[in-house]
Amino acid sequence: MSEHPRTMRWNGDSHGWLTMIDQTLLPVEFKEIECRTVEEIWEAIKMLRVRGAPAIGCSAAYGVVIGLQTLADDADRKEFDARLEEVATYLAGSRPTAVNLFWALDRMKRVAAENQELAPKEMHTRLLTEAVAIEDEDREMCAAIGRHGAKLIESGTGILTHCNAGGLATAGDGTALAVMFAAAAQGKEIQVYADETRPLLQGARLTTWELQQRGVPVTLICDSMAGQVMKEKRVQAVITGADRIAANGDACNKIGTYSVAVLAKAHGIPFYVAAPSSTFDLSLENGELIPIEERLAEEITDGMGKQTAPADTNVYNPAFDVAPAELIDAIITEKGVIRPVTKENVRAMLEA
Ligand SMILES: CSC[C@@H](O)[C@@H](O)C(=O)COP(=O)(O)O
Repeated sequence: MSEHPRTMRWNGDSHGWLTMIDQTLLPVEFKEIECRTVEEIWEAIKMLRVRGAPAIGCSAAYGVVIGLQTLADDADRKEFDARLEEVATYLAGSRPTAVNLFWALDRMKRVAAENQELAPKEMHTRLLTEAVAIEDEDREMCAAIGRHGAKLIESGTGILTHCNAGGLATAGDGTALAVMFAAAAQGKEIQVYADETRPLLQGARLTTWELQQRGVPVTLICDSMAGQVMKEKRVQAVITGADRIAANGDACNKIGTYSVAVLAKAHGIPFYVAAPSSTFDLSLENGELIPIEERLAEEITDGMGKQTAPADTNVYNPAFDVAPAELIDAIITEKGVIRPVTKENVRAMLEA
């Protein structure tokens, strides 16, 4: 099974640039783009060239490094800190739901606050070290999620997934897909059903591409077919990723995940969420408090460049929804498996 290509790659020292796979072009074209300004990083996140909660966080951390390059070498520390705040606030405005974005930006700001004695030049280098650490740790968390999750999967399991929680969404092997890659690597026979994931088709474009690249059997279905596939007993487990998980275990993920969780419950199929600790937001008591991104109407009326609804049609386009904790059988983290999903178990696992 081949390795996943790097979703992002830093080039050079703190005055370097970030290369990333432009995910809007897949699966037709595999192209890497170079981001050399903080505006290019912001645009790449906003337009989903880089997407998926952990990958957004990693890119934003590098975006902070890039945003500080414009500061003259003779800037004083006060100017450096003010610019850091400005850059972090700007990047935080790119997308609202994935908490990994804010987690990574906070971590970069904290490192600066804890190293006040460093001059701007040294601080800039230290921030690059932190961004690299965020990326490296994400890769390790993916591997650990894969190890823990694979224990839940028996050979012969059909697994349904929604959106793309794979290598493209992270710095490593993904979260939900890491479980599948790990199970397959152990020689377990699995069959993945990938929801196409309207409106932007991350499942059709990205999940099928990734699984095919790595030789894991995958069958693409329209989102509306999930119930039928479950009824036909083709699926014995559902595994998705998450963009933000509240303190009580309510998990926010790509729109349509809630429907899949309800369907899984109705068919007695375990519904698993796979996510690193950077995706948890313990400041929010429950999922209702998670900000849900609303995206442009054109994503629905003119998806993939083709008009599919009359002009001026009223559209509602929430990009995420929340699966309540009671519908989730377990959350697979890099620290272990949270089961049952309760506020107490979430806290205990994250503090472990
Ligand atoms: C490991 S990625 C987890 C989630 O970020 C993923 O499932 C998802 O919903 C991504 O949404 P996207 O809008 O493509 O960024």
